[in-house]
Amino acid sequence: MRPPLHSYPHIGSGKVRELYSIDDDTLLMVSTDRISAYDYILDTPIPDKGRVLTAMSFFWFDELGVPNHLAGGPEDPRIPAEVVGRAMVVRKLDMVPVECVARGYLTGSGLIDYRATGAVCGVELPAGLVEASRLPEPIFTPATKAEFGDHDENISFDQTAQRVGADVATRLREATLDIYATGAGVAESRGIILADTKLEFGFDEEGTLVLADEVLTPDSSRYWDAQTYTEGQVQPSFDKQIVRNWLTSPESGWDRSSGEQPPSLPVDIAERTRARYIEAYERISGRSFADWPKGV
Ligand SMILES: N#Cc1c(N)ncnc1-c1cnn(Cc2cccc(F)c2)c1
Repeated sequence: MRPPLHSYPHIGSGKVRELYSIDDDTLLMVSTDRISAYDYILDTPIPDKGRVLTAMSFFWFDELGVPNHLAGGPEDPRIPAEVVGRAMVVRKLDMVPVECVARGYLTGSGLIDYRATGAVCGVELPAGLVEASRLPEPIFTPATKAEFGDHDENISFDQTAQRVGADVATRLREATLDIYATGAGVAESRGIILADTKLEFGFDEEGTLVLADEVLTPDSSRYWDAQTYTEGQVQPSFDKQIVRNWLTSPESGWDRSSGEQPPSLPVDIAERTRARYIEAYERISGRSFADWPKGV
């Protein structure tokens, strides 16, 4: 008999995820079907988004083979029935207070930093790079963890070392770039570009540096379709472009500059977005989403 979700104290909320305490050593991380766009959490859920992104994290934890915080499988008996398939039982860690970002391409805040300084997080880059340029080699671009609703702030390696120590900063950079390289290589072989990703780490009770949080999901990474990749322009998001295009089309009646909450999504936009998440998972993992557990 699975415990009810309400039997676990709720201890944290992210934009699209919830965190509960199972016991002193274990947490339950639940992914919802919420989707964010243009810094808003939309009021229309994307059916199965939480399950797809949970399946992706389980795939990557398995594929990467590095120490991680998983404490159970997708159907662990501690997972309440209503969230089976979109929850992970994880070990409680002493989390490192740094967002560990790897970038293989120049976009977003990295491009803003580059245009202002010629560098990203203090990492000097060649002149002449533009939106979506592939970098000569992937770079480690850490950031501070922003409060709910704020954007993370890019910091340099030295600032990271001041926060966590030079040895840990070095280990974070190495682990982040290694994981990115593996993820980008697998994605590339499936015709998908992993432009960048954000990882989180923590220390377990033995002092081992452990990969935590979600891993290489479309919520923690930028995924682009390699077939449409074109340097010099903003790339369509593999998973969210359908939503973004509808919201910025006359059909939605929404004005992005208005500061107003976006309107509800039409059913077909939500359904097509669900299909994109499933396509990303199945292409990258080589697994069928139909085989993934589902709660009640
Ligand atoms: N992963 C992990 C983790 C761990 N293994 N041990 C201790 N703390 C965390 C932890 C703390 N905050 N978050 C982010 C977060 C916030 C809100 C909802 C979420 F699902 C996730 C993760």
